[in-house]
Amino acid sequence: MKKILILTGGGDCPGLNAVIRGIAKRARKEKDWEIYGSIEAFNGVLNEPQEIIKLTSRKTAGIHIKGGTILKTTNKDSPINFPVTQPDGTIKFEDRSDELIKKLKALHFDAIINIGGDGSQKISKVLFDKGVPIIGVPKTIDNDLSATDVTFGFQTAVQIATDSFDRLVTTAESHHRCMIMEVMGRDAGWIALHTAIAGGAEICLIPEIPYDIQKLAKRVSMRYKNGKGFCNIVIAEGSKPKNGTIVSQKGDKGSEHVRLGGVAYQLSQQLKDAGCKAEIRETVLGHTQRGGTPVAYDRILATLYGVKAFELALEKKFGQMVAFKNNEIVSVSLEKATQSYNVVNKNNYLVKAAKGMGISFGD
Ligand SMILES: Nc1ncnc2c1ncn2[C@@H]1O[C@H](COP(=O)(O)OP(=O)(O)O)[C@@H](O)[C@H]1O
Ligand SMILES: O=P(O)(O)OC[C@H]1O[C@](O)(COP(=O)(O)O)[C@@H](O)[C@@H]1O
Ligand SMILES: [Mg+2]
Repeated sequence: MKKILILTGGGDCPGLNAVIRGIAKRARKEKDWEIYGSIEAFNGVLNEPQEIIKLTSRKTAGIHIKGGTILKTTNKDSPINFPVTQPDGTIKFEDRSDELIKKLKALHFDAIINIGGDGSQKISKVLFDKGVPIIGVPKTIDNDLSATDVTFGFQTAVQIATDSFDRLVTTAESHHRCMIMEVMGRDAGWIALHTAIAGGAEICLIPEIPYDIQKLAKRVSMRYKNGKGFCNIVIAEGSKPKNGTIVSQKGDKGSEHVRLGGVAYQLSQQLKDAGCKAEIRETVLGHTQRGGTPVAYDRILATLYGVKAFELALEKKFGQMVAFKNNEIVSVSLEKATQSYNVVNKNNYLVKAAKGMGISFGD
């Protein structure tokens, strides 16, 4: 029998379980493959005792409709940069890749499928270069991986954000209020941009386009002057004013990122300081965008990725990441997959159309 190991790394998002099921169902068709999952990314292999489970058909049945990941995940324990707490409480980072490779070899896996974002795929690349038969599946709710046109979880996040936006509109209208809704988007404003168009926002603020607060204050006032009497703003968590900084807190121990969240409150204060008279309320959607059942589109995309990832393993095409390009499921090298980010360009067709609809980006 041949053996395949599946793991999920980085932040979770709806669709991870559909990928796992896609891989497992396709592998079972081959009759001579056993399917395993490592619990909490590579920690399941590194930890003593190890936590590696056999993914029987009972374990994967029907999981495509479930959010999160049945294999659990971590966004801080990179085997290449592993955080180790020192006796004085400080954190030191250690490269545990050789230890991981030794342990993987002892387990005799014929293929490993690593489902995760940019950080995960950079780990995949390092392991592949050291001889590990690994294949990547892209995961990011922010849709910021450039080697693929779309990733699963993104449509679900946009749907959740749009549903929330619609609810805020009716209360904004009733109270003559200006609503600020903060969505995820660390470096890429795709969720905000799609939600602003789908919901019909007046203002859309994204990390890629720093905003001018005076222009925004004027735009909000205009909405009241021209009789509309309410205003709806979508802002991505990584947005910042021109000559200003993002709102962040220190990251969790061992995390590579600062924690974002709260930019809606900063914007609210800035609007007031700029003379905006409207009554403002702020809503931070946070992790609701990453939880719960994936929409049909994400289930399908995730399933296609799972099937393709196993087929790459079957063909021994390691060092590749599956991707969706020009309406086809393809694969790209891990090297190419980790080279650049997919951020919103000022001249992107969605930005142009949004501006054409009168949506302000504060630029
Ligand atoms: N397979 C993995 N094993 C252990 N830690 C991982 C793994 N994949 C990702 N991580 C951790 O999560 C971080 C973020 O990974 P990434 O895949 O980019 O997730 P996110 O999309 O949440 O940014 C990595 O830098 C690493 O610390
Ligand atoms: O769950 P955490 O660790 O707070 O991380 C939240 C971050 O993850 C993100 O959702 C990014 O996720 P993706 O890497 O899946 O795109 C950011 O938008 C957000 O800042
Ligand atoms: Mg990342």
